[in-house]
Amino acid sequence: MQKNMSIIGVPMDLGQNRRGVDMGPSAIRYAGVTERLENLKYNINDLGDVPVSRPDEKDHVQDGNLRNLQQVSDSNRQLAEWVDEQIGKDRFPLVLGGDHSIAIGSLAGIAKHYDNLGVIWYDAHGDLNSGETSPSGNIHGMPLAVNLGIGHERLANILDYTPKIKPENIVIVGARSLDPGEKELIREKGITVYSMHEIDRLGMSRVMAETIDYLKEQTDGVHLSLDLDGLDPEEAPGVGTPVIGGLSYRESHLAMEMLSEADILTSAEFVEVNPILDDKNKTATMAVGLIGSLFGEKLK
Ligand SMILES: NC(=[NH2+])NCCC[C@H](N)C(=O)O
Ligand SMILES: [Mn+2]
Ligand SMILES: [Mn+2]
Repeated sequence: MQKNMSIIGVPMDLGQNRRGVDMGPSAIRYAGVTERLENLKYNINDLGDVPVSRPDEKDHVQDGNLRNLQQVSDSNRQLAEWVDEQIGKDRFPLVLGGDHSIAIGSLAGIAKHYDNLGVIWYDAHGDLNSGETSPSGNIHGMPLAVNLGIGHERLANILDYTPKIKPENIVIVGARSLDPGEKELIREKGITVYSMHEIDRLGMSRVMAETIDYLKEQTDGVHLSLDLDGLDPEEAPGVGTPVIGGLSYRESHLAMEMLSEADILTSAEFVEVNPILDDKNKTATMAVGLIGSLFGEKLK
C-alpha cells in the first residue's frame, strides 16, 4: 500500500434532501482519522475540503429530475481535479463525504489513471439510477450509473471523458434496496452483486475472497466506495437513507481486513456519515475503525 496519503473532505449535502451530511468530513476528522493513520506510519496530508455551495432555494433550481444538478456537478469537477492531482503526485487519495454523489468526482479523477479500474461498491443501495429511473431526483442515488456513462452529460462527462468504469469491473456488496430501473441495469450490464442474500448464504469471508480474486485477475487498480448505510442502521444510525437488515460492524471489519491483506486498493472513499442523525458520533467513529483496519491495523 502506498504510504503517502492525501485526505480530501467533501462537505456535500446537495445530492439528497436531508441536511447534515455536509458535516460528515468534520465528524470523521473529529473521530481521529489522521492520528489513526499516522500511527500506522502513513504520511498524511489533509488538503481540507472541496468547496460546496450552500443550499439556497434561489439559485438551486431543479433540472428535470436532477436536484441541484449545477452545484453537484461544479463541486464534483473540483473534486476530480484535486484527486487527479494527488494521484499524479503518487499519493493515495482518501475521500471523506458528504453524500454519495461525490463518487462522481472522485472516480472521474481516479479512473483516468487506469485502463481497467475495479470498484467495490459497499452499500445498501446500487446507486444506479438516472434522471429517468430515479424515484427521488437525488443525485446520490445515481453515481455508479454516471460512472458507467449513463446520466446527464454534466455529470457523466466530468474531466471530458466517459465512461469512467466498465460494468464487469464493478462488485456491489451489501445491497438490499434496489429500484426497478437499477435491477434492470444490473441484469442488462451483468454487474456482480453480493446482496445480503449472498452474504447470509456464503458469509462475508467467502464473499470478500471471491471479490478480491475476481478483481485481482482483471483490474489494474481498485477503488473502494464505502457508503456507511451498507452497515446496519442499528449499529450505524448516522446515515440519511437507512435500510434495515444490513451488514454488521464485525462483517465490515473483516471485509476491510481482507482488503488490507490482499493489498489491492489504490483509492478509497467513505461517504454518507450524517452527524445530525447520529448517536454521539458513533457512525463516524465506526468509519474511522474501518479505515484503521483497511490500512493495516491488526490485533496481533
Ligand atoms: N447513496 C445513497 N445513500 N443512495 C440512496 C439512494 C436511494 C434511492 N435508490 C434513490 O435513488 O433515491
Ligand atoms: Mn446507500
Ligand atoms: Mn450509496
